[in-house]
Amino acid sequence: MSEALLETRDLTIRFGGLTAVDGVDLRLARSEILCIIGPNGAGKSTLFNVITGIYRPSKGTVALEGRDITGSPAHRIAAAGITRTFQSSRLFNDLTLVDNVVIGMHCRTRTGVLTALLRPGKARAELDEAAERAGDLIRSISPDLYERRHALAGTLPQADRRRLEIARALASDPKVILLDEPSSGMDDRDTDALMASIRSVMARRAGLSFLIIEHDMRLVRALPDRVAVIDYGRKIADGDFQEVRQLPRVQQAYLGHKAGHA
Ligand SMILES: Nc1ncnc2c1ncn2[C@@H]1O[C@H](COP(=O)(O)OP(=O)(O)OP(=O)(O)O)[C@@H](O)[C@H]1O
Repeated sequence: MSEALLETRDLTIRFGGLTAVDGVDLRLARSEILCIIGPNGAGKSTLFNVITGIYRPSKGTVALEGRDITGSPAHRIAAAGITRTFQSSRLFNDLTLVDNVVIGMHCRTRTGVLTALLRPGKARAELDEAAERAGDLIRSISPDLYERRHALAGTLPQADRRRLEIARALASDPKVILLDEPSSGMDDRDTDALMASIRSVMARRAGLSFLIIEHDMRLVRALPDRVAVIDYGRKIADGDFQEVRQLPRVQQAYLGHKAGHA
């Protein structure tokens, strides 16, 4: 089997007596979309928090391209190539779309304070370059969004905010993007546009992979290569959506929680 891009082994985190993530093994290949589904409170967001270094696992490992990154601080994990969005929007409402994306670039400019003071022209040129790149990233997500690139992020409807967050995630040149419920609050048309944006980004970036927590079965059915199901912190299934949804243990997990339908 070829080396996984991202791999967790026996990943576990306990909060007091609660095991929120329990022995999870996940493999994400290059250029793959894997959806994580499961009932409310199953441990999906916590799994993201452990992978991205917000929490240290109680047990188990996380590896990126075969390199162990378990327990590394969040900024190191982001610099290594794993970036994410959150369930709640983290955009700066008072900044333009372009500036929100520029903020997502790790090394926005090479210019230090001294150079900025002594050679303001150079600093300006670097900022212009960053803004142009941010514009390109926004366009790669959506030409409509690009038309509004100088508007304030606070004026955007929910669906566009989600897409702008993906553009910002792309700004750090990641290897893996983790999306936490990207289609929440979207209607079918917005969800279709979101899926088109993700496909278009993948077509432009060889090797880029997505790990997506999602409740919307419309997206889960159509977008990912594979689906992993989490229940009570454990991975209970992993494979093709049509096969996974037929499994009695998956149906039982959803019926048991009376939330969503697989
Ligand atoms: N910092 C924490 N301290 C204590 N318990 C926590 C903490 N973070 C998460 N939990 C618990 O871990 C469990 C899993 O929560 P998590 O938010 O990961 O579920 P989820 O699958 O993402 O749910 P949803 O689909 O509703 O977003 C829940 O019981 C939650 O209360």
